[in-house]
Parts: sequence; structure tokens; C-alpha cells
Amino acid sequence: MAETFQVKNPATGEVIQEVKVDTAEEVNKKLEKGHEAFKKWSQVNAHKRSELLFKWADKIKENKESIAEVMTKENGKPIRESLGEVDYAVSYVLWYAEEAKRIYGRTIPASAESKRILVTRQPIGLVAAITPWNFPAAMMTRKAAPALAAGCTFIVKPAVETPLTTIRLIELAHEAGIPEDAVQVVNGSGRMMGELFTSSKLVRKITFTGSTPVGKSLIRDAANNVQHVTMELGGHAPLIVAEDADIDIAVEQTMLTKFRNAGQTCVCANRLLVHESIADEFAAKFAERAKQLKVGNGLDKDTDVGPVINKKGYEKIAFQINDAIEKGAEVLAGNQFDVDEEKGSYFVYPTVLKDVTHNMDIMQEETFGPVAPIVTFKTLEEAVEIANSTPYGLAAYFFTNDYKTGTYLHENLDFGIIGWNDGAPSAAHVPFGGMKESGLGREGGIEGIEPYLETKYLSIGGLE
Ligand SMILES: NC(=O)c1ccc[n+]([C@@H]2O[C@H](COP(=O)([O-])OP(=O)(O)OC[C@H]3O[C@@H](n4cnc5c(N)ncnc54)[C@H](O)[C@@H]3O)[C@@H](O)[C@H]2O)c1
Ligand SMILES: O=CCCC(=O)O
Repeated sequence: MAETFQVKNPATGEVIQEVKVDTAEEVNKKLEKGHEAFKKWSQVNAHKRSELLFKWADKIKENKESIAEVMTKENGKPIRESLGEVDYAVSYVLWYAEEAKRIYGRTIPASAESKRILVTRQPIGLVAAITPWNFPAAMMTRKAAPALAAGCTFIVKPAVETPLTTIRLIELAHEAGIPEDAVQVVNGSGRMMGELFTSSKLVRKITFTGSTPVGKSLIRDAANNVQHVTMELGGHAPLIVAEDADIDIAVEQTMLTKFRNAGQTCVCANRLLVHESIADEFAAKFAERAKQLKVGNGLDKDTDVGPVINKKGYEKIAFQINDAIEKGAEVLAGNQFDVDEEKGSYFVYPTVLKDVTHNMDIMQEETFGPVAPIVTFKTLEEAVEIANSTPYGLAAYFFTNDYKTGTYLHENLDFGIIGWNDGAPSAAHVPFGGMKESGLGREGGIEGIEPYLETKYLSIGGLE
């Protein structure tokens, strides 16, 4: 009998669906199909590929409500956020439907009259993607859309926690007319799929979004076949509130970045660095707002914060809160949990911690939960030193109305994404990605199609 795994609602423990695991043989078959399909798909002209991507976007929009409901059921995020994520996922498809038509080459002046030089771009081949559970729609379309637009074929392995959204989106791609073998999904364990993808000579690129340790092991394994890699990995975002900041704006924007998806976002603010002169006011206002958030089942329309994804996630969050309290942090909000071990549901109330110090685990490691530790600083140099002190470099935020402070922070923070008075910088038209151990490459924007293209030049001689 075929092996399956259960997809469960993290809010209720209810089994939503059993999903069949693809065996190694089945995965290899799909890789062969994807490789074979590349020969045809890469020859489909760019305008036609664009048209098919627009049709895919239309299909997703038509099914927005049902996709959002599946997403909330398998991921737990509030339905409002799931609806927003469907729009966000569509925005990548639309952006790359346009970019498909803008894959340009160039000519280079030759050094001899008898020569001409042309530079062309061509798709790299079959792309294998591994995606996380926290944004099951957008993290997939952010990869699939540029790959298909470039003329690559695509196969994705979604997280075992949230495969249903991805399966549905791939079905809709087929309904839109994108050939079945050009865009495929496989299900099963990450480790096994990672090994199959990286050991296959048919796969020319690995694109991964997930944790830094898994990303590192994929980079190592991809080296065996010199596969291209794009890595969107963990973050530990600092958020700096400068002495002159508008505190109300800073509080509102921090709420946005901190509690989105119950704090389970790679770009969530994880360390709030607040100037000592305004720390008490900021902390009091922020804690007050955090206490107002409604925790519950994401399907309830008034829920602001859903459950965290699983026991492992909950244990890490609870450990970091306890560790901080034991080492002297004061709780201004939260430190409250609704846990049902039998059902496997874990709710963490928005938690705000003050008097946080650097020896606490929460300052060193990504939390992936609705916990906001507040640390004070005296000088901007000190804030930058704290902000840059971890191996991560994905997102950073700062709040100031002073252009000199803003310029200094922008130039000195070692992060790929910076929000200045902005807690929501993500969008399809910008180059999203991290520095240091937060990743390699960029997704989105004009940069996001580059990783799916090879550059080839042609030198023509004998033209005298
Ligand atoms: N930089 C970004 O754009 C971005 C976006 C979203 C999430 N993330 C990061 O993802 C992490 C949270 O996601 P997660 O818990 O699902 O991460 P994860 O690394 O555990 O899992 C991500 C995916 O990798 C698969 N996987 C697990 N072990 C594997 C292995 N040994 N080989 C190959 N694949 C394997 C999983 O099945 C899943 O599909 C956080 O660190 C977060 O910051 C980063
Ligand atoms: O979790 C990381 C991705 C979220 C985003 O694109 O803003």
C-alpha cells in the first residue's frame, strides 16, 4: 500500500487530508519528465509563456477564497492573512508574466572588423524547489513564476505541514494550460527529496526557502553536480527605534512586522533595539497594542494571531521566553499559552519582554514566534553593532525622521532588506533576499529571473 502522511490543522488537530508520499522511483520519473518537457517548454515563445502565466494568475484569483481557506486550515494563519498571501502569490505570477517578455541579450563591439559578438540568454533547465510551511503559496510562486517565465521546467516539494495549498496551485497551473510535465509537485520527506534533487544530473538548479542548517546542507550536496543554487534562509531581524522616531508610527509598523503569521516569518522583527530615552514609552504603547490582539483559530474572522505550526516550534518559543525571564527580562505582555498536547495545538499569546540582555538565547537565535524582546541602546554605533552581531542578514528595520540617521543606518546595516519607517517592505517587484547566512541570490524584482538564465556569447568571425 502507498505510504501517506496526514496534514493536520494546527488550531484543532483535525486531520484535513492524507497525502501520498512519492517514492524515490516516482520522483526520479517526474525528474525525467521535467527534463524531457524542458525541450518543448524552452521553445515556447516568450509571449506565449507570458500569456499562460497570466492565465495561471487568473485561475488563482478565481479560486482565492477556497485556496485561502485551505491555507488557514493547514498553516493556522488568520484567514485575512491567507487571503493576503493569495494576492501576494498572484503578484509574483503577474510580475514574471511581464518579465518573460523582457529577457534581453546584447551585442558587444568586437576588437576586429571581421568579427561580431552577440550575447544571448537561455533557460538553465529543470529547476527543483523546496519550500517552507510559513508561506505555502507565495514562497512557491516566487520560484515557479520566474522559472517558467525564463523557459525552465519546475518541480516543487512543499513542506509536509502545508502541501495542500501548493498541490492546488499546481493543479491550477495545469488548468491554465501550462503543460503538466513543465510544472510538477512531489511530496515526502525533505531529506529524501533533497538527496534525490541534488544527486540528479537532470536538475540544473536547486532553489530553497527554509532554515539555514538545511540550506547549508543543500549547498554542500548541490556542489556534487555543480547545480545552481538560490537560498532564502533564516533571519533574525533587528528593528531600531532612534531617539527622534515617531513612536506611534514605530509601534504600528512593529506590530505589522512582529505579529504577522504569529511571528513565523523570516523577516519578522526579532530584536527591538530602542533608544534608552524613549524605551519606556515605546514599550508601554507596544505592549498595550500587543495585548489587544485576539488569539484563536485562524478561520474565525476576528482572529489576529493563530496557533504556531507545531510542538517543535512552540518548544523553541517557550524555551526562549523562559530563558529570558530566568536571566532577568520583565514580561510586559503575554507569556501565556493555550496548549493541547493531545490535539497537538499550540497557541502562544503575543509576548513583549523588557530589560532583555545579549546573553539571552532570544537575542542570538531566530524565534519564529510572537515574542518581542526589547533592548535599549545609547548610540547609533552601538545599535548597529548589536544589529550586525548575528550570522544573519535578511531584514532590518529602523525608525527615524532624521535623514542623517537614516543614511547612516542604511549604509551600515548588513542586511539585504531594509525598512525605513516601514514594517512591510516585501513585494513582488523588489529583490528579496539575505546577506551572510541568510542566503544566496535574490527573488522578486528584475533580479529574480536572473538565476534561471544562462548567459551565452557567440563570436562570429570571417566577416571581412
Ligand atoms: N529567506 C526567506 O525568504 C525565508 C522565507 C520563509 C522562511 N524562511 C526560513 O524558513 C525557516 C522556517 O521554515 P521551516 O521550519 O519549514 O524550515 P525547514 O528548513 O525545516 O524546512 C523547509 C523545507 O525544507 C524541507 N527539509 C527539511 N529538512 C530537509 C533536508 N535535510 N533536506 C532538504 N529539505 C529539507 C522541509 O520539508 C520543508 O519543505 C525559518 O528559518 C525561516 O526564516 C526563510
Ligand atoms: O517568511 C518569509 C517570506 C515572507 C515575505 O515574503 O515577506
